[in-house]
Amino acid sequence: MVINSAAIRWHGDFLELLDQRVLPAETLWLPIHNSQQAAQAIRDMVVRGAPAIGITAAYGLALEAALQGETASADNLAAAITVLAASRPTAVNLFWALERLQATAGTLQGVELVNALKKDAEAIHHEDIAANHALGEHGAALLPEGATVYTHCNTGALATGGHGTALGIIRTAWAQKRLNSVYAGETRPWLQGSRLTSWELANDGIPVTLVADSTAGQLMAQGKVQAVIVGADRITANGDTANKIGTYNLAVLAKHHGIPFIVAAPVSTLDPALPDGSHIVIEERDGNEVRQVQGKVVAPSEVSVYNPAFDVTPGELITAIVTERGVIQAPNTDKVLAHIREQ
Ligand SMILES: CSC[C@@H](O)[C@@H](O)C(=O)COP(=O)(O)O
Repeated sequence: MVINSAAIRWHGDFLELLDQRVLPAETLWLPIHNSQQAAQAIRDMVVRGAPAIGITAAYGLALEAALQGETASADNLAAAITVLAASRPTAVNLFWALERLQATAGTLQGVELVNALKKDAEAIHHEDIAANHALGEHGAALLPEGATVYTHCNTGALATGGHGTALGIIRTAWAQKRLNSVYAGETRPWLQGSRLTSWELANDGIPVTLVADSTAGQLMAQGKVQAVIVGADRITANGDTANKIGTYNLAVLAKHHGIPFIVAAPVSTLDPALPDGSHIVIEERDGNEVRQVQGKVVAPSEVSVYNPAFDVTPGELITAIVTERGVIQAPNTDKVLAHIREQ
């Protein structure tokens, strides 16, 4: 089966990833033939965004099984799973996808195992697209008519199977004529907001204004934002949410200004195994991402840098978590666990 989405093209016997490091200046598709290449692409952020990372890992493992052919077995895939699991630590979708494929593999062997893993990876891809459309509907209903919203990082078709999470809500609200416009924070240091979100929204004809991250407080103080909508990399049992660095700042600002702070994510991003955000492993990335902007030096090469890729927003600052199953208002442990148990 061939599945084409904005950043992930599955051809049945190999994968192509749209290189998000060079967007929007260049459109470059990189071929992926095995789990090592998939892990490298995730680590280097050729592909990024929690759901897209999970989908890529699933295809990477299926490709590895295909290379093993007759000898494919759960045991023989263990090393590939270890390599994929070590690619990035924070987005739970990566581990969720690998565990799901491991369960699918079970005691199957050879061609039967290969076919089962390919089918499951394709199902993960399709299910993510459907989840985004469903959560888009639930989330759009939360927005006041004619709202202008603020979003952070990139949570669109590039970060998911398609449509997007926070950007999925924005797309659906725009289609329903509920949305006035979007402020996109540029999202230093990797610039997902300026390079990816403003590009996706502009391509869709959705009015977007790009701002430096430090502009958010001024916008809220001026009454120019009616909701903040962001995605998530991992949501713990009590609703604490790891997302792109700077998300926590926005939640504090939104609380101060009485603006709804909405987190959008598929159920695969919920991690009931962790009681709260203090248990989330936060990835730290190379200091040169801060010392340089797209290869241009903007700081002394020897200056010390702290570059966490994510922060944790306490659940108590979150107005609502939106998934494909509906809305968790004022999340807490009882509500999140009940939501996960719902089918
Ligand atoms: C639908 S994507 C949700 C999150 O993964 C997104 O908000 C985010 O923080 C992405 O971080 P990134 O470092 O670009 O992978």
